[in-house]
Amino acid sequence: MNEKQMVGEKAAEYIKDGMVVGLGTGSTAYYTIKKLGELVRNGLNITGIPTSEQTAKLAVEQGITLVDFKDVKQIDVAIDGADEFDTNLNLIKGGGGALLREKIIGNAASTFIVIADSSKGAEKLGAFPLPVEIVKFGSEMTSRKIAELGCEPILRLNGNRPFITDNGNYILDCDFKQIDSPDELELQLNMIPGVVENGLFVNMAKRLITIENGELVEKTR
Ligand SMILES: O=C(CO)[C@H](O)[C@H](O)COP(=O)(O)O
Repeated sequence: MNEKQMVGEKAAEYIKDGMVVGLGTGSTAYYTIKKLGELVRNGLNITGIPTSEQTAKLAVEQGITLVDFKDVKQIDVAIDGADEFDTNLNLIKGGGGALLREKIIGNAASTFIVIADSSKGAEKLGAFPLPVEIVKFGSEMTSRKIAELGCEPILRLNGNRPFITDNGNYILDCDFKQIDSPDELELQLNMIPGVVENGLFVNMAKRLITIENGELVEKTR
């Protein structure tokens, strides 16, 4: 079993009957959703809220009932992957372009569980270029304003066209090299008009499931 499968399936153990579950996006969350599908087919009763169109499709294929977000008052647990995590369980997310919905759902959940293979750990965040979702209007100006914070934003492409998020926006990948104050940078970025959201998830993860020396490890905050 590969590391993504190990952590993804482990997270499914936290899901109990009757829960409303935030379903993450990416190749690690894939294994959680597959496992939850198996459990649902064996009688587990849950409803899911997907963080992307891609996840919605996978969840439906797996037989997981989805609920309309507008009808939801409480998300019990959200489970999602990460592109990087630090020792305080702060994250960089958005490698798959789903960061806005992931942040809304992760933030709304009573418990946000992060699942990440051993390659994702870092002393300080920043080796992974930070995804920032911006509106199309004025995108060049928004990009210049972001650059003033200390990076060279690169417009994410899908082939030779801009990548478009599920929300109809662009993504700028911003290589800050090393992020000393993720909480400050998160706020500074979101203060720039045109920025919709950025991929810094600060103080959100309650539990991390990862791998150390080939073994499952869990850390809580
Ligand atoms: O933030 C994400 C998508 O927007 C993913 O959780 C992140 O990119 C990790 O993906 P993977 O599990 O495929 O490594």
